Amino acid sequence: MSPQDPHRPNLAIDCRRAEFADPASESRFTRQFLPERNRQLKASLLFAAAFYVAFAATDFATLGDTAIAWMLMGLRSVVALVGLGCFAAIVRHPRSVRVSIRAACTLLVAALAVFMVVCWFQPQVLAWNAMSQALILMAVYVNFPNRFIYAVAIGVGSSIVFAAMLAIQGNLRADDLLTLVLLLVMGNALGYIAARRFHVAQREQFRASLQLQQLADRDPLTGCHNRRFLQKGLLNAELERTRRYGAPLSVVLCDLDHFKRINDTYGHAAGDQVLADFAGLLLSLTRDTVDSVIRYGGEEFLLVLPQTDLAGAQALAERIRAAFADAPGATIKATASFGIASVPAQAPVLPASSEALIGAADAQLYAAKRGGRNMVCATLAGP
Ligand SMILES: Nc1nc2c(ncn2[C@@H]2O[C@H](COP(=O)(O)OP(=O)(O)OP(=O)(O)O)[C@@H](O)[C@H]2O)c(=O)[nH]1
Repeated sequence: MSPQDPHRPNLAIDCRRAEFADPASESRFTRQFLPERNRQLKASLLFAAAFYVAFAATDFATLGDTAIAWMLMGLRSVVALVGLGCFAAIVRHPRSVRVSIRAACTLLVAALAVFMVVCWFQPQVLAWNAMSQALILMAVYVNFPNRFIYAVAIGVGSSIVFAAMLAIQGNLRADDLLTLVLLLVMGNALGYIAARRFHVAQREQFRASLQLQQLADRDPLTGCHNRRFLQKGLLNAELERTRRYGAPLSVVLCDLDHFKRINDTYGHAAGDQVLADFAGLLLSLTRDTVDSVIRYGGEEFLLVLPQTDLAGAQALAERIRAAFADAPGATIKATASFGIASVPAQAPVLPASSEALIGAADAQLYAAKRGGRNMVCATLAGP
């Protein structure tokens, strides 16, 4: 049985909401797609602002040069200003998912509210307005990047208001009203299906890319990160953070004792199981999303522990050592040795490189092996 990896995100999709069921995964997804989403949204906002004002021409064509036509022109200009305001908010807060979603909802609600007023004053061009409402539904569901559930609420809500307005005005025969209502239902249904398919497909693609990355960065036997992951600069980045913010940093090299003997005595498959059990312990006793557990060699693992000083790393290594050596119910008794190198908080001089830091931990691991194994040795890492 391979160990449960607490670092693996839950990527189940809730198809009703067309979002990841896990809020952390959803937030990771939305943050990753935010730049692209904002690019689309800004284009849609400008498009909506321009078209809203341009369509004032139809008001004047229908109503003539009247006060109502000018009032509608004023309202259309308000929508255009709201669109430009939302555009400016996105430019000012390019990293805020909340601003992006609020911008989409604000423009859509403002535009649809004004559209209802426009329709109210022009019952004579009702068929055209019904067609416009259907087109606006496409914008709501498809063109404006938004949360799926908000798009559905705005699409359905505006259609109900539109149908109620037609019923109140009473200019339509019952059969025409029914046809229009059915058209609106169809517009919403098609928009709903298209938007849901799009939202789910986007997340499936995201999930597939994460899983590929997972396969590339993880060791299949233990579920830990592999050396390729370390080589992407993880430790250098942590050292840089330590240099900049003065936070402590520790690395722990762990190596199973006499592992060759276990393989020789119980067979390779049993050896694999011991490795997987040890990795499971490392993953479960380290901090999710903060620490990294890397399979560094065959039976050797590296823990990278940001914000952890020497005493903290020693306490953790001792906890892992004792838990592994005294594992209740383990069919094969095994132990491990640990070598720690720590950079203290506000260290005046840092190790020259990540290799130097790992080298210092390796020297401690060697000391633990020489000292009799099943023990923890530690040092402060110098330059
Ligand atoms: N079952 C199994 N064995 C592995 C794996 N990777 C490496 N090994 C074995 O791990 C053993 C490591 O042996 P050594 O380097 O001599 O170290 P050791 O026996 O643990 O001795 P000390 O480290 O000195 O305590 C070798 O026999 C490798 O074949 C693996 O994925 N699965």
